[in-house]
Amino acid sequence: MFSGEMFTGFGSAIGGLVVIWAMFQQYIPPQLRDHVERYTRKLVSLFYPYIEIVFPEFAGEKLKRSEAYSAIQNYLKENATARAKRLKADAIKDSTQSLILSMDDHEEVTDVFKGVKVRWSSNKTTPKNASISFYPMTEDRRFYRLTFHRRHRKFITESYVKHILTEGKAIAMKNRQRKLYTNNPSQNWFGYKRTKWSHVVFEHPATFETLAMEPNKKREIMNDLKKFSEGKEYYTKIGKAWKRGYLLYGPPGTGKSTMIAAMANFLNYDVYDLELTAVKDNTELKKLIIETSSKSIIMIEDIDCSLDLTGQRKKMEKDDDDDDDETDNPVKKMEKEEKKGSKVTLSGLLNCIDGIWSACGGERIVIFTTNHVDKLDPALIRRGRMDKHIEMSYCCFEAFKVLARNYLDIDYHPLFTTISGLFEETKMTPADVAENLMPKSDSEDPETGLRNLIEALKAAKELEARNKAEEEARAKAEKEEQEKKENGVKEEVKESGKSDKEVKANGVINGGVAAKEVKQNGFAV
Ligand SMILES: Nc1ncnc2c1ncn2[C@@H]1O[C@H](COP(=O)(O)OP(=O)(O)OP(=O)(O)O)[C@@H](O)[C@H]1O
Ligand SMILES: [Mg+2]
Repeated sequence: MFSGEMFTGFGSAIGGLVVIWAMFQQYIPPQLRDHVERYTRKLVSLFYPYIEIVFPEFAGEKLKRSEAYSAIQNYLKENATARAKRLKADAIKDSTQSLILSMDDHEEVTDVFKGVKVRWSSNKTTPKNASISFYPMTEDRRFYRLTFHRRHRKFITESYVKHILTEGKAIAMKNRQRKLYTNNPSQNWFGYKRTKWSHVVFEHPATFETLAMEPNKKREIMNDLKKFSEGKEYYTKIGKAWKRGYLLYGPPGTGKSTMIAAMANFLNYDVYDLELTAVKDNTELKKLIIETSSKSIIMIEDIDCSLDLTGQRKKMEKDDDDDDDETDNPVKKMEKEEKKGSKVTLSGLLNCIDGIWSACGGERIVIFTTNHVDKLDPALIRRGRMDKHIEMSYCCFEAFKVLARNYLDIDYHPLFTTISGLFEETKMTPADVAENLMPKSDSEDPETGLRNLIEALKAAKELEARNKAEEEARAKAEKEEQEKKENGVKEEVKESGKSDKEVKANGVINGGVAAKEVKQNGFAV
């Protein structure tokens, strides 16, 4: 598409005249310069059939880089670098350690789109009286100039420029380094850095391929995500903000966080890890949400622990907790302090999820994770807010096969039959399965990993059986105790002639004292 050749000789001659004009204009009195320039341009345009469009790097608001400029830069980087003669090495990509080459300043290339030839040049001017700037990037003024024949004006302005911008944005999306953001406490929102979110490069290796999960469930989630990411028009049609909520729940180590990473990699989205305990109030929360970019996942992990979001029920628990205030556990103390410092409420969070979305772009996925879905307020997780509830559960045989492939590079082994049977009889999280499978040395063969797992599954099975037996024994003892008490009351009523009520009241007082003693002395059965 691109060729390094210059436009026609006629164009170059006119270009030369423009340069001569630039040299001579200093001899013209300043008050006449504007007039002379206007008339000269008119004269030139009679003979010069080309139109120019300039795309400055910083247009309007100085510190905001023009989106058009970035898109053109990407487009030219991808399409023109191979043909340009003078190149600039921009940066080094972190993961691949390769150079990013682009056209150097004052370089020109031509592009042909649907048979129409245009010329792009990259330019730079440095203001003579540039003041010392706090932001070094604003000193050099860079811009791209697009030159084309005036008979193509309509085609270029309506089709070609649109094509460049769309292509450029798509290239940026494809090449961008995704980021993992975390919110800063509001005292860091001001001053030199003044950012609400800090970020690092997001390079989590989890994918749906490596995620251990029941295959149909996995496919369903992938289809759902795909439908969402391609659903811009659908969401517009039904008049709904382009966002989707997922609730991931399940015991620790079942892959909730891993699933979020896999989702981000699948969709090529950024991830915002929103730490609610660092958010002072609802207003701050809104500000943070507004600053998230589109094509992103906003995750709130362990939502049940984050804040007092569950209203009444949590309040009652908190009263119970008060006894623990004397705890010596510094982590618990700190968590409590943090919770006290944050005033984000359930309604504030709901407002943020529902209200603000339509106003701030789209294509955002919000994900809550929890270990205790039953503790959450139904308002928080109702459908429409959290559109999809995904249970991350204990490892099944199908999920194990994925882990065996990940960790041992095997798709089958005779021991699989034993393992399959054990998975039907006992529960183990994928995290524990993975830990058992992981080779302890380079020389360890897959069978050792599988045998380790079998041992661990057997041990887990025994433990489960023991716990079950203990639980049953405890329940039986409680029942017997209860029956004994009731029989005792009956006998006392019979012997003492007191009323049933009087005897029971006396029993409660004694029972209360006994319970207190048990609490003080520890649980002794
Ligand atoms: N379903 C899974 N597929 C693949 N690996 C998994 C899966 N579940 C857990 N793992 C492994 O176990 C580790 C812990 O999993 P992860 O952090 O995703 O669990 P979690 O459900 O988020 O736990 P928590 O509730 O404690 O946050 C991961 O690093 C991963 O290696
Ligand atoms: Mg987690």
